[in-house]
Amino acid sequence: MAECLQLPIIDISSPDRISTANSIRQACIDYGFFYLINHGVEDQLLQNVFNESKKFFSLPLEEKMKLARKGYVGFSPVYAENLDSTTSSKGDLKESFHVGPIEGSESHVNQWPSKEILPSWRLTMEEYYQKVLSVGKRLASLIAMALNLEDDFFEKVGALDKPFAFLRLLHYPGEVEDSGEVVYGSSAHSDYGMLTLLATDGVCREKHNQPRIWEDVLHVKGAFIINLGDMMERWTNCLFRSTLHRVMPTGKERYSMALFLDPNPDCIVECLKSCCSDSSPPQFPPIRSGDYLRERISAAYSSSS
Ligand SMILES: O=C(O)CCC(=O)C(=O)O
Ligand SMILES: [Fe+2]
Repeated sequence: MAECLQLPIIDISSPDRISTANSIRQACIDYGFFYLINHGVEDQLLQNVFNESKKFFSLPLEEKMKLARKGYVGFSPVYAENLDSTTSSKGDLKESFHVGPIEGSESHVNQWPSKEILPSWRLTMEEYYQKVLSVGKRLASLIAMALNLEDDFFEKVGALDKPFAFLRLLHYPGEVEDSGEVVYGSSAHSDYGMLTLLATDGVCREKHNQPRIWEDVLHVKGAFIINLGDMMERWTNCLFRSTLHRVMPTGKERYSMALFLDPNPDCIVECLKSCCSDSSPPQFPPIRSGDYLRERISAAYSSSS
């Protein structure tokens, strides 16, 4: 039985932004994960999104496949994505649906279930997307303060101007086929971007240690679980951690949703001056956010059959 991890709890509504930023700094150095409370996204909206998500995933596969993933958005059936092809060749036992930036862009045009089948689906998802994105932007300003930067740093470098934010709805089926192969719900991975607002039930804090030690993360009602992505690790030269995590099949059906807040595709992510020195040079070369994401996403989708 994995041990339960007590993650720090951050209250985003606290008027004392400096002490909140200090707590975030410590959480990002120690864990790369924390709970976020008092974020202002109403319980009712969260419940509505879960309900709509369940309705979509309950549709017949052929109906869902009409919205099969194009570019970065739409439906992916079970085994389509493999987050860690070194541990499993089959792919992850989950289905997902991605909603991208609401205003659209050349790289994607959102796909929506038909109004006849799911009348309130699109409005619910759009409302949730906008609200969680605005929480993510508020959090990004506290993270900038946590790095001793101006609170609008991530705006100034262009990361938050039309950010590449994706809402991912996830459904892990309850029944597990006994094929003799190890199958994960979401195999071990770190997220790719800046930060993620999600619910998850397993996290490994020591990504470079072998054997890995996995610790459970409990669900706290109404709280988002925040984790940092690899681009934040690159910005901070590994001061802030993008922690490896995974979801194990438990034999029980599970739904979750994650908003990945990724920088604008043209944003250049390079080591912050305050995070490197002669004795601690940059560990990663600068990258264009869009190129980095494309590479990571295509690797996760190409290795599965
Ligand atoms: O389903 C979850 O709770 C976590 C999913 C996740 O880590 C991901 O999609 O990146
Ligand atoms: Fe993840």
